Amino acid sequence: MPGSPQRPGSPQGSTPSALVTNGGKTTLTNRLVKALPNCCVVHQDDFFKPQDQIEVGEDGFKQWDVLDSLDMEAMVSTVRAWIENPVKFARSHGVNVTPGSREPSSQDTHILVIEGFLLYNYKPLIELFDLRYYLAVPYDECKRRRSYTVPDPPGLFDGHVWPMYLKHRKQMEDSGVDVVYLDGLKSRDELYNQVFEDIHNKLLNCS
Ligand SMILES: Nc1ncnc2c1ncn2[C@@H]1O[C@H](COP(=O)(O)OP(=O)(O)O)[C@@H](O)[C@H]1O
Ligand SMILES: NC(=O)c1ccc[n+]([C@@H]2O[C@H](COP(=O)(O)O)[C@@H](O)[C@H]2O)c1
Repeated sequence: MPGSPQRPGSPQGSTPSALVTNGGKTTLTNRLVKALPNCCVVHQDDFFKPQDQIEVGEDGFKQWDVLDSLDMEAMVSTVRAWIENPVKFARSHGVNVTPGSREPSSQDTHILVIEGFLLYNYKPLIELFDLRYYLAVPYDECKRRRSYTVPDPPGLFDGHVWPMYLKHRKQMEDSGVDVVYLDGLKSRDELYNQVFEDIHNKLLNCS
């Protein structure tokens, strides 16, 4: 698997899960966060700008699926806050660290799962990952799964969401960033087992 292992000398590992919309990122992430030790999470969706700051394109659609719709600087600052002090970050986000009576130590392994649909097209963020996963599902399945409490306006998926997905995926591939592709058509259990095992081998067994 590509992607760099834990940074030498570092007690931490950061691990994103990604990437196509409605591919199962949140589902997988939630399971990983429960199972991994000292594990925090950052969701890219929490960094969407307010509605009124989202541009309307020439196509008439609000341009949600582009980097400009996200406050990426704030997202990177949040990730950096975790890198600087994962114990403090965990505590301030209500995550239990090192279960048991022992005091948490900076030498414990800490993991940050970063989950989002546009993680590998923003250089300052790409550089912070130790492992990168790219969860993809084909067009039909993605369209079938897509459903939000506020439904998409008619035509948004075909007119904006999917074309932007293809554009960003190509951009990422052209840039040569290393990712592990995950088949989002696999069952929830299969995906979880695959990624959990991989993280265990790459980050936990070597600490
Ligand atoms: N492996 C899977 N197989 C089938 N359906 C899935 C799988 N993972 C997630 N789903 C379903 O797909 C939809 C989108 O999942 P979600 O995890 O919210 O995706 P994302 O965070 O990538 O947008 C949800 O209805 C979820 O239950
Ligand atoms: N239609 C909306 O009001 C709205 C708002 C914010 C995000 N989104 C969507 O969220 C998606 C990204 O999040 P997920 O990958 O979790 O689905 C993007 O494809 C974007 O289109 C939609």
